[in-house]
Amino acid sequence: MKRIVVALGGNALGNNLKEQMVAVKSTAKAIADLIETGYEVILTHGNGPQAGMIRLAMDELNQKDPKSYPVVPLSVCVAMSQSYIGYDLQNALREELLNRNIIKPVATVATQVVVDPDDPAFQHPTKPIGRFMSQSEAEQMAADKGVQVAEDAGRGYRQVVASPKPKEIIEVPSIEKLIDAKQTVIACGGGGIPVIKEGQHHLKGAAAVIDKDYCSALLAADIDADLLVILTAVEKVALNFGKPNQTELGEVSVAEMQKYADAGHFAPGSMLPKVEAAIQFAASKPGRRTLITLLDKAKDSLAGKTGTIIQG
Ligand SMILES: Nc1ncnc2c1ncn2[C@@H]1O[C@H](COP(=O)(O)OP(=O)(O)O)[C@@H](O)[C@H]1O
Ligand SMILES: NC(=O)OP(=O)(O)O
Repeated sequence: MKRIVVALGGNALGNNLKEQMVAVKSTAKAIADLIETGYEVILTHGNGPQAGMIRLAMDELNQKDPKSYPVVPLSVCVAMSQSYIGYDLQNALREELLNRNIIKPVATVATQVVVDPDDPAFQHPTKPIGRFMSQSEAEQMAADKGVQVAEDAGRGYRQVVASPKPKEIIEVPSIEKLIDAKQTVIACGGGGIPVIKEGQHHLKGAAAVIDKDYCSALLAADIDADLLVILTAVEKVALNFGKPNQTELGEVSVAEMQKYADAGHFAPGSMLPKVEAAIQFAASKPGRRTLITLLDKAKDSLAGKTGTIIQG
């Protein structure tokens, strides 16, 4: 049975509670199709909009009544987002599998991911979280709340936070046990809860949001997956994206993809981290491949009909 790590992008979850409840239903159908086809699926997902929403809500409570509502660290907001998204996703997938008479428990693992306290990313926040804003709204937010904001890949302005690279996934042994027990696992949500190692055994939350594609590549290597599947809002990765000479990519070698990345074909903050994660996994061991495609095209892409495949 082929083991695949499937990383779900923003369009699989929506931007708020209402959208999420609708989106997870079609996401569950697409994932159930893969399980029904015979793949061993491990799910990961993003959390940018959700972590930003939780952070904002917690900050507003704290500003109104700091004694009753002390500041909630960003690591805790990420932990909350893992559970909030995992709850909806595992519920929808459980129902979809039962509707197809597939008896397969679904479990969400609160996953901690070690980051380096000296990662330069702590000094240069780049990870967009929360909702999109106009430039003036974003500048107002920055002034009111003392946060940093930035333009997000031509789509508007958002709050930005530090996004250090994932170094180690603490819960890998638990994830492996659940996979061995034939459960469908949702793990590394939002790139994992960022933690820093202190002393012998202590893990301290870090103020960051890890990129879920980098973390998914690390998880896929750790659990020896055959394939990393990055599901996003485009069917294929493109060269000259958005330009009249746009060219979509099918099967590409790691070396070729690196060349395109170096030439600046992939936007930082959107497609570049996916391509870097794709290369990292595909280059980590002979035979490993990464697929980047649309959620709705996952099954067809796995059958070789579409999508962008990166291989060593
Ligand atoms: N070269 C490229 N090829 C395809 N898509 C690109 C490219 N560069 C930027 N993009 C944009 O990246 C988006 C995917 O990134 P994003 O929305 O941040 O991911 P996620 O699905 O994880 O939420 C695509 O919808 C597309 O608009
Ligand atoms: N943590 C993370 O990468 O979230 P998004 O995919 O929503 O940006």
